[in-house]
Amino acid sequence: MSSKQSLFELVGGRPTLERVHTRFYDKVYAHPWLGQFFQGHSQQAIELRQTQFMGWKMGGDIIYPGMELELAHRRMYITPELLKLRQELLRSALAEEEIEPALIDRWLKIDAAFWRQIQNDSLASFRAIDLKYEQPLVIPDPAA
Ligand code: HEM
Repeated sequence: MSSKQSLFELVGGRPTLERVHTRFYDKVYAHPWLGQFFQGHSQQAIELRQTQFMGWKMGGDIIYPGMELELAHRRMYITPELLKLRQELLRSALAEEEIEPALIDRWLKIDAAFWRQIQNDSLASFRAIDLKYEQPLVIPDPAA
């Protein structure tokens, strides 16, 4: 019996996700604004979590043992502008790894489905979140 291939299989499975995420986080960590959010966090650990998370969401037989996205990001002030910037870095990493354009669109669509769990619409609403003992992280655009 044949079944429809998952996006995970279509892009080439775990080795492809690992290559894409290494390239993607190389760009993120080197970025003057986005990179500041990741200071003090192991790049290798984040790449692994992103591969597990996206592998699972793309239909792969993969376990994601990380935190819920809302909880993992709630102390960071993440605006739509930052999410779009991050998406552009992801799009170029996918293109450089020669993923087919139609599959790039599917990959980015899955990624964008999680934005609403992470995004803050205003500094006032972000400041109203009860972070208990966590320190809020608000990083202005250094180019602004
Ligand atoms: C501009 C937007 C974003 C920024 C600045 C950002 C930043 C970060 C940082 C700093 C961490 C490490 C948190 C920690 O270890 O305490 C993290 C973890 C993570 N992020 Fe993001 N993120 C963004 C968007 C996204 C999106 C859109 C997704 C998924 C589609 C995502 C998936 C994850 C995952 C899976 C983890 C690992 C959580 C864990 O270790 O349990 N992030 N992110």
